[in-house]
Amino acid sequence: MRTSIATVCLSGSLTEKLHACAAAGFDGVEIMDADLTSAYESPEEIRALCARLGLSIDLFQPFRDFEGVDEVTLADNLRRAEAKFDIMERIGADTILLCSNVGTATVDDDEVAARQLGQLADLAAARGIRIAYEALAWGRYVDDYRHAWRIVQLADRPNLGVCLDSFHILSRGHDPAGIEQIDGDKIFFLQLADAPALQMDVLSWSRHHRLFPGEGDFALTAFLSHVIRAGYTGPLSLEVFNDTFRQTDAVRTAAHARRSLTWLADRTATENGWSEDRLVSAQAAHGIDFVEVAGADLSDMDQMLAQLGFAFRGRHRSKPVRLWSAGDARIILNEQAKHEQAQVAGFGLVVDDAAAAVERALALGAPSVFRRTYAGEHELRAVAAPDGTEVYWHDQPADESWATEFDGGSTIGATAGVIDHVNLGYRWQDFDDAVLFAASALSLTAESSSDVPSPNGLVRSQVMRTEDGVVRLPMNLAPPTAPLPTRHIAVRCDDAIAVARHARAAGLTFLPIPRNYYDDLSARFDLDEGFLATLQELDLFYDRDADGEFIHFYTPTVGGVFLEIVERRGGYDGYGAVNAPVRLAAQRATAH
Ligand SMILES: O=C(O)c1ccc(O)c(O)c1
Ligand SMILES: [Mg+2]
Repeated sequence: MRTSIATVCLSGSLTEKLHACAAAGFDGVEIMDADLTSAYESPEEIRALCARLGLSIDLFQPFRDFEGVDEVTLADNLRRAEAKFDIMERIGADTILLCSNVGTATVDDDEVAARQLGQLADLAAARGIRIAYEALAWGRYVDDYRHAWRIVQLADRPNLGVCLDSFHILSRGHDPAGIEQIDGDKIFFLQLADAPALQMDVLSWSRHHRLFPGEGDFALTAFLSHVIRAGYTGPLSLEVFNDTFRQTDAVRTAAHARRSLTWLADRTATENGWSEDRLVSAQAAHGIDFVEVAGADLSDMDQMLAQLGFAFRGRHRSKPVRLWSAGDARIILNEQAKHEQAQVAGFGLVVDDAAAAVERALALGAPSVFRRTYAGEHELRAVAAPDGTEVYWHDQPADESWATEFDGGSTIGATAGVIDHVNLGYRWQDFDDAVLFAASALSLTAESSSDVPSPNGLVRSQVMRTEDGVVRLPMNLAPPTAPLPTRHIAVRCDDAIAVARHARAAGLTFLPIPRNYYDDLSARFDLDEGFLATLQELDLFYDRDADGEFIHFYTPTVGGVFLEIVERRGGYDGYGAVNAPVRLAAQRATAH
């Protein structure tokens, strides 16, 4: 697979973009005309830079509003084209993208369009230039790739072909199966973009909301399968117009973009049984092995875990690290931290083959994490997620491997449970990258996202999970002006009320819940009075749906982390999302 990316996907100057594309490992670029126009470097200098960076210039784009015009306009359009061909010769690009006319077309006649495209192609042929004709979803007369292909066939020039862009085809609901009717060598270029399913005008949707493959709702593996079956052998190129990616760090966004292509190619090859572009197979996680909290001084966390009935398992033999557990819920406190504030710094996943999981993550561009191990210690292999969170994989029972390196504690505690979920808050610029990482490197699938009102704005919440729900990572996108995102560890036990009573008796102050919440609860559900009184007395949250019930409560926040104790009754599969606005408001009210 050859990979390419349009410079319009990234922030910065043209040279900054090119450096970022090369650093991310792309083979080539689509250079946006406007990026060149605003650069101080000459086309020759950009050409030399690309050569030095090992980037081919796969496409020069876009040329607009050419065909279906009157003769006077056509003459001027041909003049414009010649001037751009001059630039292409200087920059060393041999293919130009021609978008279907959205503005100046007045003649709705395929014969006319084909004749005019033929004239353009003949001019280009004299310079060794190819023209890739792309139907924009909002083209005046040509807004469907099948229509563009008919015109290209009518014009019948060797250097005139089509450019297929997944956005224009899938946003309009056009059947991509028809791509297989196009000769592979007439597909001159392929642009890939995903997008969320939105009900809005297609131009705004395209210009602001495109996403990298795997991050939206488009069926891109099926789309790409059609293109490859048609015989296309050119680069897979990303063309993603997105308001966030235009602002984020170009080096990081390019790496993020590159990961999306590796993953798309892997899924497409896997679905079709092709051997090329396959990664080592995904490892389904069977559980969360541990969650690690790091910070300079975690004594408040020790106290809170003791109050919740966790067992202190002891100190690590060689590192300033402590282990607490409640049954299979293991929490590591690491005071060898890069930052002062307590934060969820990493987590471990249980898989069948840890080495394969690491290999796959590395192939998806995640850097490996170095963790000092001494003779006789178990080596945990890890990579860093894009935001720096460390992810470990392990294929042996913790209590027979790494957990035996902790001495001086005991396994006996009042509470037994498992890690139900780890809730990860992200800054706006890190969110899409984190979701893609969870899907590709952690092999988790996305539940549909929801918006949770908070006193600081709407929080977008996206749960990434295994099908069976043994691993669940709700990811939250905090509003840009909100305080730094917090993270929390939710421990599931069989009797949340008993844990709450134990913790209360041990002196833990819970997040206080307003009385109004319980008034609303009794209006929503016909609850037993004694049960309602217990919920209120212990500051517990409650939810119920057709499948079961959910009881949960929260500890105060220590630095950037807090704990939640949850009990699932029956088949309840959610997270108490209806309670989240009350919880967020209570946390804001009690924050100092
Ligand atoms: O929005 C546009 O104008 C535009 C330009 C070039 C493209 O390839 C495209 O898909 C859209
Ligand atoms: Mg396009």
